[in-house]
Amino acid sequence: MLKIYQRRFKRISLVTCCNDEQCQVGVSAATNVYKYTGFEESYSSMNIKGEQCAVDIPFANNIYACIESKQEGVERANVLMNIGDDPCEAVVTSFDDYQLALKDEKNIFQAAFNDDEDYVKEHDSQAAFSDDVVSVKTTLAEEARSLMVSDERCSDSQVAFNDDEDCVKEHDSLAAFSDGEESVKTTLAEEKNSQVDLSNYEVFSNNELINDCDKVKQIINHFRHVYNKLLQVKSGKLRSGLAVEAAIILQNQHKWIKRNKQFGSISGVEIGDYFFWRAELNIIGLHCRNVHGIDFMKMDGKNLAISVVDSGRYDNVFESNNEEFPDTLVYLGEGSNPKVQSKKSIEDQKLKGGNLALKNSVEAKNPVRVIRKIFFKRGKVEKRKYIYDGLYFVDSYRQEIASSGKLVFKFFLKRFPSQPKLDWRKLVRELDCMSYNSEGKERSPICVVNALDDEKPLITDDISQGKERIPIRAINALDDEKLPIFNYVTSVTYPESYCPSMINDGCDCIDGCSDSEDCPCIVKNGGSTYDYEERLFEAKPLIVECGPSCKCFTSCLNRVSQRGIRLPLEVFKTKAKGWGVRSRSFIRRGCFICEYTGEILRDNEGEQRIGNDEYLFDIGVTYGDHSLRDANSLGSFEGNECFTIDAARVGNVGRFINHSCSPNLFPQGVLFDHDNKRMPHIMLFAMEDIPPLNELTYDYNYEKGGVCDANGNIKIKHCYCDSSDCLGRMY
Ligand SMILES: C[S@@+](CC[C@H](N)C(=O)[O-])C[C@H]1O[C@@H](n2cnc3c(N)ncnc32)[C@H](O)[C@@H]1O
Repeated sequence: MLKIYQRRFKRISLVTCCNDEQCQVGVSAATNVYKYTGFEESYSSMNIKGEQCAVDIPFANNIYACIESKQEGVERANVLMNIGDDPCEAVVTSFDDYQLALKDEKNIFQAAFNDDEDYVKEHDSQAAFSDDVVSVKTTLAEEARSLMVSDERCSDSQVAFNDDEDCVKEHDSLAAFSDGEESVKTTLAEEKNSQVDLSNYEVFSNNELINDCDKVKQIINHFRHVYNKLLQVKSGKLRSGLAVEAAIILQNQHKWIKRNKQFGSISGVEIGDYFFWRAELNIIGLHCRNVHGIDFMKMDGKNLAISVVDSGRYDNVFESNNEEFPDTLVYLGEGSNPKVQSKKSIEDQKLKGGNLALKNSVEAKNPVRVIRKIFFKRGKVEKRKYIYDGLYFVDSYRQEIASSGKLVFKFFLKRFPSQPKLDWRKLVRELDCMSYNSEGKERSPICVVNALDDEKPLITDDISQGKERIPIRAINALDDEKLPIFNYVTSVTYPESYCPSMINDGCDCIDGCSDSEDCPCIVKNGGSTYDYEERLFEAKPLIVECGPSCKCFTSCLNRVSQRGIRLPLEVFKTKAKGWGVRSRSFIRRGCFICEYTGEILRDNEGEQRIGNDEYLFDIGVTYGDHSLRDANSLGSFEGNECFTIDAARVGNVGRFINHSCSPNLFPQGVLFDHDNKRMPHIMLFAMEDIPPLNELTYDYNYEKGGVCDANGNIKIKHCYCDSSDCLGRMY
């Protein structure tokens, strides 16, 4: 059966009927269908009138694509797919009106590509079209199949259809451009050519060097600028459509922050940051799905939830009645929502897609970002904003009969304790007074620093005074003590008379040094050391990272620890151990935390500082589970001397990390800028997953009874680590 549905639309593209299996969406005048696989995710895109566009149709599965070349004088790309489980008919029409019409047996639903979701009707499907930009989005629905289209120009042929679940990639992001690969290369080339040391920064547009916070702010401001321009020239258009169009324009300009999906907080985004459009969450990687409320990624073969948006479309509830975890979000599963669907098509919710991911997260207890859409009034006009509310974990779930008479899932998410709290009433008041043109990403004074610490918390917002790529703040909620004075350095200083020799045999790799057979540095480590999320696979006697004599880029995978701190670390006053360190974001096992910097001293010099030994780190020959002697194929031993790092006068945040008999970090020796393995850099890594605001500790590894005072008397220092394995004394 072929139906043509003409009302409202200036132009009719291909319209075909589907039975239970398939429907067909035609995008006329599309040429050059590509699949872009340069990123971890795979996207398809096509050209319409010579312009690129992404393809994204949520809830579509079994997606095929084909080109019927020069049919009736028009090059045409047809996208074949299932939409949901229902028989439906999808019609993509009107490049001018941002419309996607969907039809089920009786009703015709019309869905605009809409950021605010109010206009998105049946099936969550959406399409954006304009004369020059077309975006038909292809989402990974629960069992979506990947749209596999040839890298090359396609002609006359049905292009690959991938039925393999493993190859299914996330499609809900707008990112989808065939020349993306080229852009990455350009960036890398620019980075390579740059004379500036890029190790503390990422290269952003036009070679600007900015940290993550500024980068997010800049990208949001740029987005709003583009949006405002569009608003001026296309004032008749739906504002939500313009937001999507603005996002697509930024994408074409390669301005999106390209991140792999990740657990935990997003570098550069803080609790209390607010956003005007869903597309903004998308372009900074906070929530990568544009319509679906649940975003997820695969971990050890299972999809786990990484972020949820409470957009007010479902009957989600925030509760605050649990003492241990005062904030609980009761989040309804996705699908079959009577608020946006006709009663007839309401079914029991299915345990798949986002619902399955949330269920899997109950067991994994992984952090899930929660973004809340809040509604407020400015005059008589109702406004809404998206606020980043912090990290939760999925505590439990159950199935219930909803008022629709159908089964729904209820997921109980609990907020990780001690995160900065939001004062929602104050927030709404503040937002009331803010104009759209205010700077992107506002936070203070909305965000109360910490529920427990809101009396007199903040001592400084950056103890590194801009030397780290991310600010490290210090808070004291216990008393009036200020931080001790020391000189903040991001790398160790060597003894005056001593200059370690440089590693000369660097690698020539240009591919990120991921190939263990080709990269001599990786070979020295006996294989790759870090995974693609920059996490250390395991502790080793010694690790050789690529260094100044290597030809690879500073972004190479074998340079993780030398790139510096990326986590929002925070120095805080502990009850019994002086100052300590924690992270405001969730830390995955194997993540790099920080280097232990300070003055490198010969052991005998260190010994002379007895009495002032609080901040000595004895590099020695043994640390962690390994002995440097295991590493005799690496680097050179120069003499028999041992070295100590003294962080009393100069150091970094590492000097505040306390000891624990049951630690969550471990020190790892790393060589990259010299090859003397008697004084490797001491890099601290996470031994396990660490929830936000848990104190970070490592085992100082003192020999009990082995520390003496200047008179040779054995010293005893009590340990207050509070762990069940505590030995009661540090030495
Ligand atoms: C490298 S500093 C750590 C930062 C230190 N808490 C501060 O306030 O600067 C090491 C000192 O912290 C204290 N400390 C660290 N861990 C401790 C523990 N588990 N129990 C008691 N004191 C501890 C001891 O005074 C130790 O000499």
